[in-house]
Amino acid sequence: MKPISLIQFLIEERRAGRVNAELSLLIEVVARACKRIAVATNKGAIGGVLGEAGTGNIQGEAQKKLDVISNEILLEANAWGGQLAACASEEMEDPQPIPDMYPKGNHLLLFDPLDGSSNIDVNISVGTIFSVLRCPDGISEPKAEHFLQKGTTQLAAGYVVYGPATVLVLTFGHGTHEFTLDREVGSFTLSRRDILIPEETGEFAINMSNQRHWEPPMQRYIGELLAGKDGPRGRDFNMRWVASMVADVHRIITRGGVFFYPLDAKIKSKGGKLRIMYEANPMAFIVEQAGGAATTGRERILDLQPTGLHQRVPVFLGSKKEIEVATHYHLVADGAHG
Ligand SMILES: O=P(O)(O)OC[C@H]1O[C@](O)(COP(=O)(O)O)[C@@H](O)[C@@H]1O
Ligand SMILES: [Mg+2]
Ligand SMILES: [Mg+2]
Repeated sequence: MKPISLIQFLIEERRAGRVNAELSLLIEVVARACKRIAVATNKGAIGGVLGEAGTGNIQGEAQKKLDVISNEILLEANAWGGQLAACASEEMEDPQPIPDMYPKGNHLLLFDPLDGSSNIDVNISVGTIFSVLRCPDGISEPKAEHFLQKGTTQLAAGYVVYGPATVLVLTFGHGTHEFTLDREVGSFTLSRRDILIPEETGEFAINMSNQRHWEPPMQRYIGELLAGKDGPRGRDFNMRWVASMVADVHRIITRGGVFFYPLDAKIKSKGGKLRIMYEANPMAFIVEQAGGAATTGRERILDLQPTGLHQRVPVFLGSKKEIEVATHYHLVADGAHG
């Protein structure tokens, strides 16, 4: 069968009435920017892109050179296209409006320009995560409050993994689809349509070094997985942890599994580790559209009302049945379930 490019796929989606012209163009612009980020990450140690930028972001995290480069690539690509009213990023305290000299569109774009950036210097997969919202009517200069929409209102979400292959995973709310970058042709090509995450799994991803800080229901759940076939779950479980959320989620999108970044005593005052607007919400949308589940351990992520652009939440996502078990244990511990 003839390969289907991202552009052909977007045309099909437009014909089917699932996206409008502005949104499909926006996705094409984001995908093109991510190709530039892939080129930058590929330069590695001889390209002068590794190491610290010597600056910090709003969240007090040291920025890598590639965090800054990726942020600039996405901002520049999206500034003049006419699809956006404003952008917001992990790397910027406030949203960036589209400059007055450029045409404005009806969309808001949020991104984590480089996810897993602590892995970049050791040549492990990193990625970009993005989410698209509608700009509220009548707002010409969107502020942070205009981005604070529930995950259920997302018009599109996606991520790109810069790994052995560069892969884009995308949803408009009608299934989750994967595109692989054909470097010779220079375009993303449809590699999997309507991805389905198996409901059951024997593989989990979590940073085990935080175990002693977790809440009791998380201790119970992981403890039972570790007990294997002699424990209450009656089977052995395997563990994988890349520490790049994009790569961990991509494994789950490919062969099933579950990913947890739960609350723990060290991060409790912050509300969690991962950020709702540009990490948890887009990943939850992608995973749900692939038949998986995504909760905070207590509530569906997509139903949360965000209160801050850089707000953090606990994240449980992946194969539905396992996410239900882990969430159930938390609700039982809270006394919400019998
Ligand atoms: O190593 P830790 O502290 O457990 O954190 C790992 C998590 O942090 C992240 O790297 C956060 O993303 P950024 O690199 O965009 O800040 C996730 O990708 C990953 O799951
Ligand atoms: Mg991240
Ligand atoms: Mg990041």
